Amino acid sequence: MSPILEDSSNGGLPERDSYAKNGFVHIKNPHLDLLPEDILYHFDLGTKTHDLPSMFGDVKFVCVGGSPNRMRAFALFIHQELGLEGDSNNVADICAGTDRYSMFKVGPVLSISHGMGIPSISIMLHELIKLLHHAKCRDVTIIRIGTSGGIGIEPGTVVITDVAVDSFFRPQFEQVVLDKVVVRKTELHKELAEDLLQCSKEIASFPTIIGHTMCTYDFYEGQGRLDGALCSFSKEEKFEYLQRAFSSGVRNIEMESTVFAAMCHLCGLKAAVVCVTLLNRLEGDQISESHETLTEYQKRPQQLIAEYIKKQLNLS
Ligand SMILES: O=P(O)(O)O[C@H]1O[C@H](CO)[C@@H](O)[C@H]1O
Ligand SMILES: O=c1cc[nH]c(=O)[nH]1
Repeated sequence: MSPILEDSSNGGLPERDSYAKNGFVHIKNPHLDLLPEDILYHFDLGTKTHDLPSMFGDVKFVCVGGSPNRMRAFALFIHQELGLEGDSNNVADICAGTDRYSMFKVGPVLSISHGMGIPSISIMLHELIKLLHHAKCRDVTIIRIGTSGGIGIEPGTVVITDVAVDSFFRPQFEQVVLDKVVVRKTELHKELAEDLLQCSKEIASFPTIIGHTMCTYDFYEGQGRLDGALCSFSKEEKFEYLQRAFSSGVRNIEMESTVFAAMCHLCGLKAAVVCVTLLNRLEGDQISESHETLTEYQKRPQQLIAEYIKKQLNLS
């Protein structure tokens, strides 16, 4: 059995958080100081090859989501919503030199894709947090805008996460570090969640709630689906599990929120998770709504976040 440790996040080394008190991003890795150059390999960016402070120093809002197309569409939408000058068609993928992630910058907003699942978003977040640090960004708010499966709520409902929980409904993320399991808290920013709920009331064009979000390692068996290539449980066991999730406060299921919450919390980023539900898992497993309906659903978190950003910038 591997030892399970509370997170110290510094491996016994002095914490490197000298920027922490001024709204800068905390980087908790003293080894970074020893690097002559930091190569952000999956972004195709680096501290020697790119002037990160001039490229990204004004970033105040970072929005992340699974799909490159969604994050491009979000960047174009924000360009229009903020009334920025220039042709939005010229908004280019900053990570075009690699096909791992896509990144778009429009004014103070950075929009980045993270792929599917904890390992994929975790790699992206390591490099993003270092990028924000190298660029000397201050007072950054980061929001995951995603899709999810709802439990006991109308499809199309937007869920703002108060707590991200694991498959055992625990508010924690377990990271294997060397041969140990390090347990990290999955707190999200309460005030930000409340501010987002308030924005949703002002838009009032789709249902929005605050609830727990369960994060799993798999879309099929891991989320209690009966329609994967493998299924090792009965229909009754599925419903019993989803009912228990509902009773513990879970309102939606996705695949990135625990590591997102844990890493952002440790690094001092104000973070939120806002996901639309594509179906009610108590009514089925397959995502069967039309393409048009699903496209419209995916725009809901974007509309909410655009409203929030405009409010923060005194544009609405
Ligand atoms: O809609 P996005 O942000 O990609 O996220 C959700 O969709 C994917 C599964 O279809 C998972 O990554 C889940 O978290
Ligand atoms: O059911 C769903 C829908 C979207 N994303 C998930 O992770 N699960």
